[in-house]
Amino acid sequence: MTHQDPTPPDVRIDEPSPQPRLPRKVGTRRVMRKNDPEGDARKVAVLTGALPWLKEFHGNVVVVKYGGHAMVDDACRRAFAEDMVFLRTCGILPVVVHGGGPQISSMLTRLGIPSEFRGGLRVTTEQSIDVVRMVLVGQVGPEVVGLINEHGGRAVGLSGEDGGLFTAARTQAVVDGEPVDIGFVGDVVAVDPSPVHALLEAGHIPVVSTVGPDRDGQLHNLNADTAAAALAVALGAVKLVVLTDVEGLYADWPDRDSLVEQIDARELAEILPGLDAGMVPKMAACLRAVEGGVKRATVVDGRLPHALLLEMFTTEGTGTMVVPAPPTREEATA
Ligand SMILES: Nc1ncnc2c1ncn2[C@@H]1O[C@H](COP(=O)(O)OP(=O)(O)O)[C@@H](O)[C@H]1O
Ligand SMILES: CC(=O)N[C@@H](CCC(=O)OP(=O)(O)O)C(=O)O
Repeated sequence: MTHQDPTPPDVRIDEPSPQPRLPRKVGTRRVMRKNDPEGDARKVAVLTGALPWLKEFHGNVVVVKYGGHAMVDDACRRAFAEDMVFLRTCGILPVVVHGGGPQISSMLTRLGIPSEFRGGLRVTTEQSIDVVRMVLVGQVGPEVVGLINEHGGRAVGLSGEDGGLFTAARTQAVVDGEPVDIGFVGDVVAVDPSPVHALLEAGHIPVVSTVGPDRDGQLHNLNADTAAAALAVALGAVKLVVLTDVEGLYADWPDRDSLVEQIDARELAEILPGLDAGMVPKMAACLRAVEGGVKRATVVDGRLPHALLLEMFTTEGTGTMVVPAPPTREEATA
């Protein structure tokens, strides 16, 4: 006796009904799958091309300086937040140091407090230091934290005053080769990275605002590039990425054809005194980072969405990369 499945009475198996060509259905989503081998190959190349960089950075700290001028529009802000969450999800440890120069300037203007820059640093008075702290710690920092968290990160803000993170010492600007007093502006002379380590270990993305006390407790305004470099060195970061509003360093500013793709620390030290004031703190910070043991410091155009990912995960990169100087002949033979 053979087993036969009963045929339901309402189905005519000799006349199959024509099947309309419907898009494939995945769950409730309809996917139109085009045959695109070239596109697929490109996507695979991007993913496999990123692998060596993912391996190099995995488990390591990358300090990202997010300049006030790079916070230009919603698309860039969103891309920045996505990039931070991307890094953390890949097992890389991003630490954000944010700026806010334009935001401080506009608040000082609203309050009718005059403000000027000398040698690329803001002259900071007893009155303006309060505004600097209010804008960086009370406004820009929380905005950056909120932005990252909206995109699925777990950012936590802290300032150079928290947990003894930064100790400042009053510094001077250099104008026409001469030192000039600029008030409550500090260099970072000591870093206690333990609060940042604690946040990283707990799975957070630390977001650092750059004010800090001197040894007597007097608050100082810290240039965010300078503070980012000092923190990168103290954390033993593999990389410092500086997001700004220009493609990178131009050797012959403002000639757009003179973009420097790579420069070593010795070459940078030579050209630094001749740079336009605005770029001096930024390039001095890259130099400080690389001389302090950070393998690479790059200045990247933060107006270009996801410039940071392109810089970190492609061989060509973007912007200007500062690398350690090769040993001199004397050093090599010593
Ligand atoms: N040699 C140079 N190469 C690139 N940019 C320069 C150079 N000299 C001066 N600049 C100016 O420096 C600016 C970046 O510094 P800054 O305004 O302090 O940025 P941020 O707010 O990101 O820290 C650029 O927008 C550009 O106008
Ligand atoms: C001493 C000094 O100049 N401090 C900076 C701090 C903010 C900063 O560095 O912001 P950006 O990175 O956006 O320029 C300032 O007061 O503007």
